[in-house]
Amino acid sequence: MKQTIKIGTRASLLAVTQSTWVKNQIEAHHPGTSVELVKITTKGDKILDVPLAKVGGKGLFVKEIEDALLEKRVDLAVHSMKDVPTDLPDGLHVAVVPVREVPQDAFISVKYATLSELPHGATIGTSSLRRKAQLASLRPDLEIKDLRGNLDTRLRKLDEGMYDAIILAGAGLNRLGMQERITALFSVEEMLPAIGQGSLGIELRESDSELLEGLQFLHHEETALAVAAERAFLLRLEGGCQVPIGAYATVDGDILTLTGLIASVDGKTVLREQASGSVSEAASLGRNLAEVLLDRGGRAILDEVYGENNQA
Ligand SMILES: NCc1[nH]cc(CCC(=O)O)c1CC(=O)O
Repeated sequence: MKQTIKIGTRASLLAVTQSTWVKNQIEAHHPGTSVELVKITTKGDKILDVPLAKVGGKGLFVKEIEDALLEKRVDLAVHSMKDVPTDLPDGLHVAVVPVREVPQDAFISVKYATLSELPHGATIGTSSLRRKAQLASLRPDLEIKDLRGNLDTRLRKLDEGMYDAIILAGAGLNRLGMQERITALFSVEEMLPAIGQGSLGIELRESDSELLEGLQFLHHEETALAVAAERAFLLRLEGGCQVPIGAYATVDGDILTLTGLIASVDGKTVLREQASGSVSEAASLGRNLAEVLLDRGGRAILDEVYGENNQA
């Protein structure tokens, strides 16, 4: 293992916390190696007040970091898998996937214990089309209001009373040590998570086999297989994270079970399918499940969503 390793990271609290966790893991496992964080500002960080669905473009949070990797200014990058596009640049791979945090979305409120306790017409904050669609389906009476910004900004907006409740990924709050802010976790039946939610991915140069070897202790194969199936589903749908789609896979022994969802933004149509198969077929399970949902009406839904984004 090299004596010094540089991790390229976004400057957000969550990104720095995740990268610091990886730094501490590496330094504990490889005495004699020291790890340095290099903060990099991404396009996504500069346009935090614009709904991402309107900005379009995939990988808003990773492009500048990948450039730094390719130019050898940094050696690895720690991403939330959810933010990593399916098409990586030549020469890089996400080859180390640590064990998954909770995949579910969290309901966060100061006054109400669960979604069903929210009074008629209450306001709930999220900018994710996936969350909006599933919320509208569960509670058509609620007023869903956009909510952008880093995690700390979103929590502050809730505390200031701009919303009766907000939705955030449980994993992010847990990683920040803010688990007490989670009022309730949704079940995956109520709210199917985003592709890769709760999972980290470590990206590095394909040529850096020594580093890959040195990071193997962080790899969790079951998480990697589950996320591979979810990402194959995403790839077939050519979706960024700004479309009302979700997927979640679990691995039990040699069997992988994948649930996928495509919904209309208004929540009036929610298409959901599940498939199981051998872990060795993770990618084809994902692709096939996407095909099934496209044929069941998903294609028409996605054509409409992509059409709207292109005009914006
Ligand atoms: N969309 C941004 C994002 N990307 C990763 C996380 C944290 C959770 C995770 O690692 O999946 C979040 C915040 C959120 O969705 O609430």
